[in-house]
Amino acid sequence: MNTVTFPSSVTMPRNDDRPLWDVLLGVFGLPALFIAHRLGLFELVDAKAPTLEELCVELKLARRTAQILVSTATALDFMTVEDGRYRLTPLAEDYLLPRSSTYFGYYWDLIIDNHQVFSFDALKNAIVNDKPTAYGVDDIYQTHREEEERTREFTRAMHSISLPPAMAWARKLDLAQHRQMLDIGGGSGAHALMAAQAVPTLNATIFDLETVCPVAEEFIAHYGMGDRVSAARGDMWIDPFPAADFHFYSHVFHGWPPEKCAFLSRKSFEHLEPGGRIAVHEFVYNDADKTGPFPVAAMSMVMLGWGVGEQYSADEITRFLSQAGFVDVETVPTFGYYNIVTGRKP
Ligand SMILES: C[S@@+](CC[C@H](N)C(=O)[O-])C[C@H]1O[C@@H](n2cnc3c(N)ncnc32)[C@H](O)[C@@H]1O
Repeated sequence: MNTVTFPSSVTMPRNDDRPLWDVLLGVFGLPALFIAHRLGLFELVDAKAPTLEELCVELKLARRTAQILVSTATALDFMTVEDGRYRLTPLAEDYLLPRSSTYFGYYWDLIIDNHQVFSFDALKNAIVNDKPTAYGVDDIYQTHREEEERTREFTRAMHSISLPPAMAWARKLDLAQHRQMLDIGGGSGAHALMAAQAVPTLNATIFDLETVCPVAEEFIAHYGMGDRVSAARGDMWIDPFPAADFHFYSHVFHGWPPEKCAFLSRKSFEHLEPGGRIAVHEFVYNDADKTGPFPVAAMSMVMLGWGVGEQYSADEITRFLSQAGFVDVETVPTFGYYNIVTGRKP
């Protein structure tokens, strides 16, 4: 038996213990909502505004477990209850129903299907050995070069989270003087598609791996944008970029170490004509010391499992761009936790 190691004289702590509980209990919201998602709870609530009893029958759940799920969903503002009937909030209607154009659920599915990446052991291994664990490989994009099904699931998941911020920034940044966007590592093309929709004078090319482009082409056809948006196959580390006057990177820099981000910044600078613009779209830390906010630090934990990158601060991205030669570099808050760091080639 272990001996007691607590000091024998006790002192009242200076703060109550909520921050400890918050970080611990926050973890449990995730499985509750993932389970609700996989059980079809949100679609059921949308269709029938059920009572707890009806919900138990439909989902074949015990009252106790159903109550735990719906209480978590109401506590987290995804559902309300009135006169005993559960309803979705606008937040859940917009993000948690497959019929919504901004359905987030495909990203949840990616995380659920790869849940071992977020186990304590996997994350501890990733921290201690500085090595990602997703798919059990060092480079997930090598897997995407080889496995169509994983590529499709990943690209669709990225589309799921990228569409709303894409709609937002495309209306915030002044793109009137640009004619051709290059969405580098563009995936589904969510950003290229929404930018082209928002700015009628802008055409766009999605630049991505050979195996990703067919998925992007499906999305281009789906949104009826084939006359203005196309996909170009290539490797951003090796191949020249197609001609463009606006280079855009979303969720790309955070996948790579600083020297690779500096390389991409320089490569963009070399390919753009004077007056061309670069934009880097990421969750950014709010100061050079990377003290927060928490969602950005947590996103770095996510990246730990999936690659060799991390979230950067606006200062760091500004430095990548400035050192490459870009001027007038500024950081623009765009949507939710997202910012764009953008600069111009003089
Ligand atoms: C995290 S996803 C971001 C997708 C998209 N930009 C978005 O924000 O939704 C990173 C993208 O970079 C692409 N990528 C990775 N390595 C690449 C390479 N060497 N050349 C071109 N694209 C690459 C991946 O295929 C993937 O689509």
